[in-house]
Amino acid sequence: MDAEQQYVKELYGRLDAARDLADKRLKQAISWPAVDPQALQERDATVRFQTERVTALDAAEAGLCVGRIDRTEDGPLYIGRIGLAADDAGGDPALVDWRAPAARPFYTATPVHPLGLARRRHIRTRGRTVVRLDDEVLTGGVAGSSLTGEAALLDALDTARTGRMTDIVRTIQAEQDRIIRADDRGVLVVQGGPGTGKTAVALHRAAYLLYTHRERLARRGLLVVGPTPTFLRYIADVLPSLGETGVLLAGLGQLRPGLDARGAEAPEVAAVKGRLDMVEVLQAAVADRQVVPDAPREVLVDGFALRLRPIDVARAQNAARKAARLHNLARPEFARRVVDLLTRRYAERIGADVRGGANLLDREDLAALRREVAGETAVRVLVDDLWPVLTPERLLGDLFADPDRIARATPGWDDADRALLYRPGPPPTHPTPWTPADVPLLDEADELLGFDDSEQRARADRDRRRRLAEAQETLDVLHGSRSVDLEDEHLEAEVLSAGDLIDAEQLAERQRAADTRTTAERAAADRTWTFGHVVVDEAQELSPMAWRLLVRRCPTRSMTAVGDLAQTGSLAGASAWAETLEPHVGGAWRLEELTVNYRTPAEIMAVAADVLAAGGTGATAPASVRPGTAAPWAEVTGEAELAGRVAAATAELAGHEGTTAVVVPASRVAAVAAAVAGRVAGVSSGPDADSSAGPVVITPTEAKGLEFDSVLVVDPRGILDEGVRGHNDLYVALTRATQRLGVLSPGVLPEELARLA
Ligand SMILES: Nc1ncnc2c1ncn2[C@@H]1O[C@H](COP(=O)(O)OP(=O)(O)OP(=O)(O)O)[C@@H](O)[C@H]1O
Repeated sequence: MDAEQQYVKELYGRLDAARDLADKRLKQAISWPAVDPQALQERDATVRFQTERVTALDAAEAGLCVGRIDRTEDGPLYIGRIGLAADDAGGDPALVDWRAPAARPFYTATPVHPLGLARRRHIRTRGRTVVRLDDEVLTGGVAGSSLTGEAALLDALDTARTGRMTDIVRTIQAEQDRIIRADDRGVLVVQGGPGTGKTAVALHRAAYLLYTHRERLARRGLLVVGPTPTFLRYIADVLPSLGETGVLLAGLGQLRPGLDARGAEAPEVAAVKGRLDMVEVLQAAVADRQVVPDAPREVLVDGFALRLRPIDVARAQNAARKAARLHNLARPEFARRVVDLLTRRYAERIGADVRGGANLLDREDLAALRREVAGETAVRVLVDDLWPVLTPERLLGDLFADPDRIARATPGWDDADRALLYRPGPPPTHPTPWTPADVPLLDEADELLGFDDSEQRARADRDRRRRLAEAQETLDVLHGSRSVDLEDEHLEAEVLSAGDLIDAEQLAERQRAADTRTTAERAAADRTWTFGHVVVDEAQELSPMAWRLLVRRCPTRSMTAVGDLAQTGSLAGASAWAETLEPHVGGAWRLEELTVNYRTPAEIMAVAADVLAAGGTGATAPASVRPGTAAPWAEVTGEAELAGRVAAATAELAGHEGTTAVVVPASRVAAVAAAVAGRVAGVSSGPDADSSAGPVVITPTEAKGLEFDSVLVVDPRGILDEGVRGHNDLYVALTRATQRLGVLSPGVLPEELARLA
């Protein structure tokens, strides 16, 4: 202990020195005079780099050193959160980053395959003090436990939860390490039961990839997608604790820049919206907005009624569709054709020679007429009627609010499915409550509509020309002042002027403000951004349309998707990985599995396994790594006593150290939350529920991916009956517990739970 304490103290000394240096460089960079835009840009880049460095060094403070490996051929190597160099340039580093190849045996060596190690030592620190060492001798050649650092692992698993997920750098297991360091090409699907560490593995893999492919991923960014904002809050500390801050975390409802879609809808509606044939529905809905009228339309221009026949409109539409594929980009061509035609009709009327000769108008007259027609409000209204400019929000809002539009866009659908899409428009003063299932549809609509940016481009062009003119003026002034100051012509010829070094174009370019946003910020604001890697958690919940969106954001298909088919709760979600992925990525995916449950004690897992088996999916529950300390229990009450019993049981559970959740069918959330709040402080429920403040009352869907020291499941029959995949929901609810589980059932206990005392 003393020897390790001494070494760890030295490591912290190095960390402090590295931090002081980074701090100094940061301060220096901030005070650099930004003499020109280029220097400003360089300064910003340095400030950003040094800020990230300081952040990473700060993050390494807690648990800097996680262990040590003693190699049979060489000396020991210490493993930690970051790499720290030794004093002698040629020697081993003082600390090896856990992600470096040299650290790998720390996680994967076994007595049977010692990988050149004699011993592995887990080091646990509190603050800067070493508090515990766990040694494994690896020279015996006899297989013991299949776990890496079993004592340290069990110690970590027994720790009370805080409501926020923590990293597992100290105790990553061999099967998890293999996935964390797997090649990043193609889609890697990680299937594993509850508590097998899928979320932990996905986040550590993100940190590993950022370390290994730093440059590429710093440029393109890494996206982590989770099911709900609550879940994202739960995992939000893990990557920063690993020193990685540049990652974009988003829920499915937040994948469209500027939109936070949290509207609720029936699972059947979300399922229909998630189907791949919505692509055709949206195509049909766009085509439906390119209208050919049944009868001729007339517009009044300066007192003349000008006529547009259906055939004229059809021809103009054809020409527009040939000019551009996307609706909004083709519209200017349509408008131009309509205006041309109306101008011709107009000219025929006013320029016709009464004696029957040629038209009396010349080209200039025609151009003037054209301007008149184009500027006429009635003409604009007509063009907008026949081919409106559409935003995705307008396309979708209009479609869902009108049963006739829905019917026209869904040939071959049955009326029940059509009725699911129908949503009366909100009152004009209310914003549309978009739901997460709408987000992939809005994104798809963007792809079909295109964005006519000709006006923006014209504005940008005008800006550029203005900057150019200003820059030229600046150079002229510099040149002018030189001529005045210098009288000797010979001398003048030898002095370089600003204009010799830089021309107006370059100067204008430099004056453009540099984009100082981080990669994650730029990516979050840009719908067309493509990421270097995408991590999807609870991937079983994603609908086919959501997969389509994500693949668009990651055309290289470098993705990690972790999930559990036995926990699928949404109707649109996956029941087989191949079926889900192949339409989007073909064969470019592979499957890895995790088999050990680190969260839930064996006694609780046995109950959950019965529920899973009764669900009839054929899936098997993962084996628990540890026995529990408290036996799970069930109690049958009457409906009338339920609220009181829930409150009393929650109070009892909340008396233990750690977090508590009450998991209930959606229909009971309000009543149960009120009953519990009458007895215990800090109760919260719904999407913003926060278990660090007190017990949370949540549905199985909201509980997905989370964990709590104590879990009380209320009305298991209700959970089975209310969910679209009721057994999966009850399985999720039961497997949230890390220590204690109770079940309260109003009426007979479902036979799936018969094992409970
Ligand atoms: N190697 C490990 N060392 C320490 N703790 C671990 C390890 N692996 C997993 N855990 C812990 O086990 C718990 C479950 O992990 P995680 O939430 O990642 O599982 P999951 O597979 O995503 O579960 P679910 O499917 O239920 O969402 C977490 O508390 C996690 O920190």
